[in-house]
Order: sequence, then C-alpha cells, then structure tokens
Amino acid sequence: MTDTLLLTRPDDWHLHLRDEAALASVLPYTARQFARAIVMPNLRPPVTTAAQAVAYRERILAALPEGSDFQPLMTMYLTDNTPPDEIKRAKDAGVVALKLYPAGATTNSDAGVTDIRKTYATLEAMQREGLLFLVHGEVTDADIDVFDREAVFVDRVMTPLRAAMPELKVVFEHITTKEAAQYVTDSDRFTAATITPQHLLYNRNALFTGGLRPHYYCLPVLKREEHRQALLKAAASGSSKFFLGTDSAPHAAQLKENSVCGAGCFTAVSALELYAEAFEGIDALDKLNAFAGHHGPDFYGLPRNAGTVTLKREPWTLPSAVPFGEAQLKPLRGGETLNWKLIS
Ligand SMILES: NC(=O)N[C@@H](CC(=O)O)C(=O)O
Ligand SMILES: [Zn+2]
Ligand SMILES: [Zn+2]
Repeated sequence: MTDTLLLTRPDDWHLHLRDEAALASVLPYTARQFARAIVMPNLRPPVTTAAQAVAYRERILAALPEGSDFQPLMTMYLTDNTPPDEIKRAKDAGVVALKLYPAGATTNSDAGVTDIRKTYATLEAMQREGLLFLVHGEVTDADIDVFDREAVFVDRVMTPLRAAMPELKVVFEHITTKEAAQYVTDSDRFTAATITPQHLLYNRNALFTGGLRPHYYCLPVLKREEHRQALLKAAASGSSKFFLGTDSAPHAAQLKENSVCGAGCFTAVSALELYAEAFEGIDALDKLNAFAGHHGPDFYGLPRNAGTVTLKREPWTLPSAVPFGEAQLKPLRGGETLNWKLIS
C-alpha cells in the first residue's frame, strides 16, 4: 500500500476566488495547494475587459499570504458584445482565456452569451491570438431536463463550434457525463476537459442522503453512477486531455442552507486530498501526478512547475466551517475524516 505520494507541484485549472473579504478568506487555501490557478471571471459585475482582468489580478496578488509565489492566471467573461479587438488587449495584458457562460446557466451568468454564433468574430480573434476558450457546457432551454443539459450541449453547441473554429483551444469545463467524456476522448488535440473532485467522488444520490444536502449542489449537477464511472475512467486513462480543475466555488453557508441554495461546492481546503481519495478508489494513484501536474500546463502551452508537494496517508478532520469575510463557509465533507493529508 502506498502511504506517501510525491507529486509535481500541481495547478488548479478552474477556480472561483470571488473578491474583497471573500477573496482574502479563500485564497490562502488554494495558494497552499497549488502553484497557479485559472481564475474564473464571474464576479458581480463580471470581468469582461482586459483592464478589469488586470485590476482583479492586482487584488488577488495583494490578498496573497506573505511569501507566497502563487500565480493567478486570468480569464475574461465572454458576452454577446465582447469586441474582437479586445482580444489583442487581453493577450497583451497576459489574459490566457475567455469563459463561456451560456446566459442563465449558472452562478452569475446573467450577462452570459445568448447565442454562441453572436460571438464567432471574437472567437476567431482568440483562435488567431492563441487564447483559450473555457466552456460551461450546458444548454439553458427550460424544456431540457436539468440532467440532460450537458449532453444536449455537446450536440447543439460543441459540435458546430468545433467545426467553425477548428484550431481554437477549447476546455470543456467540469464535465459530468459519459457523453462529454466520450466527446473529449474522441476529439482532436485542440479539445480538453477539466474534472472536479466532487464529480469523481459522488453520484446524484449524494444530494439526497438522509435529506437534502445543499453543500453537494453544484452545476452541472451530480449525475448517475454510470457517468461518475465514465469520468473516473477518463481521469485515470492517462490521456493528456483530462486534467485537474476543482471548480471550488465558495458560497456563504447561509446562502447554501437557504430556501434557494446557490450552486457551488467549496473544496479548496482539501482539493488534492479529495482527488487522491478518488484515484485511490479505483486503484489509480499512479495516474494522479500527470492529471494534477502535467496535462494542464501541457494543454495551455505553459511550463510544468518545478518543485513537488507531498501527500501522506494520515487521517485528519476537515473543519466543518471556516471564515468567509463576515460570514461562514462550509467545505464539502466538512467535519469528516479524510485519509490523505497534504503535508508539504
Ligand atoms: N459550479 C458551480 O456550481 N458554481 C460556480 C459557477 C460555475 O462554475 O458554473 C460558481 O461561481 O458558484
Ligand atoms: Zn461552470
Ligand atoms: Zn466554475
């Protein structure tokens, strides 16, 4: 039995850091676990310009614990009206990607895209400049069942998008279904996907175990067991198309434990530990290193990190709540014992 895992220092390729006091509360957890993170732009108001992305990066750097060398990788929120010439400014400002939120699909997506064809001139500019396109892959039509929204997105949006923009690098974010895993597996080298710890560890039963469990609610929502199995298979396949993206998405506890519960699981405190548990569950701990530390930078065209982190088999109890500005934040699995622990 392996008791120590030495990993290439990993990155989080999908992360929500929020802003102001909330940012200051959650950033240290990620900076302790990861060297870099792709920072999502769904603030209120969203980060839609290069200048806003630069200002947000400054706020993140200012909130870092002293001595941290964590590097935020910035993204912009694509709207129907993002002008193609903003892409050059984004590139010059060091922005690495734009994010597609179909309007109404998830948290803070009201300003999102209403019809992807409206953005094709801007996507062409991204393809030219080498910026990546990160996709929340769900259709939003009220007549499509919530559990089918990702699979329908593959047919209605992904397939035509890939045909129209073949050399745009696309990351299908937080995939949750066998259809998405299959689509990415079958695609060419311009398409990849992130997978969250919760979608590797849980199926939709977790939402209803002994009562309604708001802290397990995120979007895309947890799916059936056959989908979880397909995601585990993809993550542990060794394919460089699949990499770590936690989608850690903090919401104050009083907004999760509410008549309308915000979508998002907070996993930043124990992200690597949760992934280790998932990989160990299918006897694939030897595949964790490349998933967490190699495939992401390789797809983004960035260097892999120097240095390592160490996970040890050592039971510890995850705090049931941590401060979140003036409020409280409840980590997924808070109060429970985890078997892996990040020690350095
Ligand atoms: N994943 C979530 O359930 N929520 C994210 C938004 C997102 O990534 O869709 C959030 O910002 O809270
Ligand atoms: Zn999303
Ligand atoms: Zn997200």
